[in-house]
Amino acid sequence: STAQEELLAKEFLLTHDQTSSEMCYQSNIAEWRYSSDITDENQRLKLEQSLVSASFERLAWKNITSFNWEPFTDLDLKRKFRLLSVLGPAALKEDKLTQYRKAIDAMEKIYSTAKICSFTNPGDCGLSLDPEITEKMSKSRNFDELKHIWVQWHGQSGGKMRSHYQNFVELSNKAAQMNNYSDTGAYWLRNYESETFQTDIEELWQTIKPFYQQLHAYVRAKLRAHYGEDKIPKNQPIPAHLLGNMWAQSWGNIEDLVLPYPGKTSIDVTPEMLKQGYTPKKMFEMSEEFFTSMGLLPTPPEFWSGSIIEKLPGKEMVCHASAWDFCNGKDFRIKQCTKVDMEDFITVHHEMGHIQYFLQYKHLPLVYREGANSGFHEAVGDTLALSVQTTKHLKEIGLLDKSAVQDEESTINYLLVTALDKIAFFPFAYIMDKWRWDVFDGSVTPDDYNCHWWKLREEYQGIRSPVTRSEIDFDPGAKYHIAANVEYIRYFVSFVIQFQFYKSLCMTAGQYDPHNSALPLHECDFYRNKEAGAKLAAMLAMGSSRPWPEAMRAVTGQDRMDASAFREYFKPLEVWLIAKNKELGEPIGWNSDGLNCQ
Ligand SMILES: C=C(C[SeH])C(=O)N1CCC[C@H]1C(=O)O
Ligand SMILES: [Zn+2]
Repeated sequence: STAQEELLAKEFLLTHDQTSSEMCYQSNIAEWRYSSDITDENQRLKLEQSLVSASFERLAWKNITSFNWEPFTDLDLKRKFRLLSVLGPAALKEDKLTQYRKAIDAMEKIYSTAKICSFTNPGDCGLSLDPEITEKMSKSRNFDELKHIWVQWHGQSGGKMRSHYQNFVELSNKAAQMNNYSDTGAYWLRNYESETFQTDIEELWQTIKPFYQQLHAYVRAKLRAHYGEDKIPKNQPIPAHLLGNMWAQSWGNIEDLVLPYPGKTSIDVTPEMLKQGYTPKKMFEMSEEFFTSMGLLPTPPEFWSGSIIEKLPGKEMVCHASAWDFCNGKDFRIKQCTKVDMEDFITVHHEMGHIQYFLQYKHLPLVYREGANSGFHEAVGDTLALSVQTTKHLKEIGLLDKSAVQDEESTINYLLVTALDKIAFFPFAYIMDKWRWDVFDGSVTPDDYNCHWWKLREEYQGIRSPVTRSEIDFDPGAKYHIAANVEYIRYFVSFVIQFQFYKSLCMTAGQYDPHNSALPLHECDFYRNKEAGAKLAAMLAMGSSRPWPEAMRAVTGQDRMDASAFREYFKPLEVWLIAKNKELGEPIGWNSDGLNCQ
């Protein structure tokens, strides 16, 4: 009977939980060893372990699916079986799985070890993405130097991945189909448990797009003032190499070129951090203190002994920041090639947000030790970072002078700088997966990979390659998440819901009152507020045990993604931008006629 079978199913899950935790630990150890020390031997061991894990997962999956779980009356048990009944890439036969893993490993290795030659010192060809290339993209204001760095990086990274990516797509789609999904895109979207998810994302984009275009127009006008009319003509997309970031995904690094009221307080406290002798360790300790000040959980000793928070000299390692859960309820780590600057101080909070989620749900069965959806996991740290970056908080921790003025103009400066990261990001995050959904569902074939990428870059971001591109190039591979096969729409979701979480926690902390102009949303700092901490902790402790609208309701009272908190936060800036663009006579939007890809 079903009742009997449900009892057996519960029994089975107890042992399954134990064995899958051990397997997860072994996999993570092998992956950690490789990504913190890229050698052939560590790569071989990582591949070997992934095959062992896959055979374990295949066996577990056979046991799971031997239960007739659909009619289960215990809905929690049924949810667990539904989640566990998707095997993933381990459905591939060993030889195909080996090819699949080798394709991804090759791309991640190319990305993480790529080097380029300096523009000013052509003999120096040892520049890595982290820190040299990133530093140059952020600081150089020389059009040709930026173009050199941009072209070289795209050639040395994505340019070497095309065949691997093509092979990966084929194998990944085959695995998706063996899991009864039409393609990898559909397989990825199961995480959001909603038939209307892609429509919801498009609708969110439609509400944000007008604001993005205002920001784009203003930034273009300011870039024209610096680089000249011939380089930045009106009505055209912005050249992709001038935004302070290799992928033009966040524009905060060109604050100096675009600040509306120069000379007023800037929240880029990097100089002060350096002056005060900040170290990566201190940045992590300060981040942890922010979490514990709200009554959230401290990191265990294993975190400090196991993490790698600076680039290891003399080694090749995956520098892209990441947070790791070793599935034993004790071992949690971050790997980050931390630089002492404001941008990395925010990233530290982003990664510590992942660790906090791991800590809050570590008591749950393994199947539920995930974010309510992947966007939730990306939103935790950013939500707290919105509080940390306020002038109020930066004064509190001594990174901003107490006498720093706060008036209309400094408010516009603050909101503009925040918008350079938070608004500019949306179209980038959208096309990162729009391009892949199109590739996975076959509507884009390999001989269209690169020009489809630039078509989307122009249409959504109003960004254009600084040099003519062709299908010899493979520019999507120049971004980590494409090379390492990490889904990206999670960040679009995060950038919407983090403002919903922030607004709600601010109201809980009494730091924001819509009817009191002395407590505007963007100045809210819930540092040390235990009620806000408790509310957030209650949601985090749910893991993925309930559909994400229920987790959302636990924090905000709403059960859907909603851009209105985001619009409310930036409202003063939106009004200012519209007026400013009129005053500058800067046309809004761009022609995407001269698509420079063929
Ligand atoms: C910091 C991480 C590790 Se989950 C990251 O990949 N992020 C954080 C923001 C967007 C995205 C990126 O760097 O592209
Ligand atoms: Zn993250």
